[in-house]
Amino acid sequence: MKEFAKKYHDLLTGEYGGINLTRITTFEEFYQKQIVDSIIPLEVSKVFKKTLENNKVVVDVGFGGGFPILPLAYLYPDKKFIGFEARGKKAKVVQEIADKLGLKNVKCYHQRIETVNIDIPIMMTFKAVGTIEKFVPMIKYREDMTVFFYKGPSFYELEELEPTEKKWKVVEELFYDLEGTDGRTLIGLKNKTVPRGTLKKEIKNLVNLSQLI
Ligand SMILES: C[S@@+](CC[C@H](N)C(=O)[O-])C[C@H]1O[C@@H](n2cnc3c(N)ncnc32)[C@H](O)[C@@H]1O
Repeated sequence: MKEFAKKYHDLLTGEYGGINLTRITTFEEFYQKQIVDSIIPLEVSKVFKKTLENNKVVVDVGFGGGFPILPLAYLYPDKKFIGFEARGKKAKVVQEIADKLGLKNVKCYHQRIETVNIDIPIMMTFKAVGTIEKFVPMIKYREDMTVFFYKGPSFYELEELEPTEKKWKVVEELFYDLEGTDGRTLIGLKNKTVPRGTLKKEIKNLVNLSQLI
């Protein structure tokens, strides 16, 4: 992992140094706060690991500078990783970085999550991308899916899970330590039922995930 992280850090500080993709300081801080932060749920959460291993496709929403999509894709070369990012520049550059890191299982799209129809079973991740209450209702699905939110230490002071629990079952709720931080919270949600019928085409630019794999 360190060798992969070193190459990633070199690209972010070298060739892509002019683009403010992510807050980068030293390699050690980058490693701990971006790379380890992205993959630590695999170590601390059996539910997270099992869900990833049971799905063929992982969708990461709002990956910014490539987190957690690229470190997870490096660890699971046989899974497909699809990223959606609202900022076009980030989507383009992170795809280039994935290619340069030799990750053949990554596709990054300039697309907002609210314009994607999840029509195949997947696992989804959000790391540092707004509140659960705001983002969960945006997800359009016609298949089973489990979504994980990487959250900070003050999750319960800032957010509530209750409004989401009507349609989503909480499958993971875990607080854990991460060196150099005040800790992290991981929240996992699984949809309780899958709506029938096709989605109305009234949503502008709506695309089926299966067409983007
Ligand atoms: C704070 S950054 C987090 C980046 C990365 N996940 C990380 O942990 O370093 C949030 C990102 O979410 C993206 N974003 C916000 N709303 C979005 C949406 N509706 N669909 C896709 N991406 C979105 C933003 O453009 C931004 O790059």
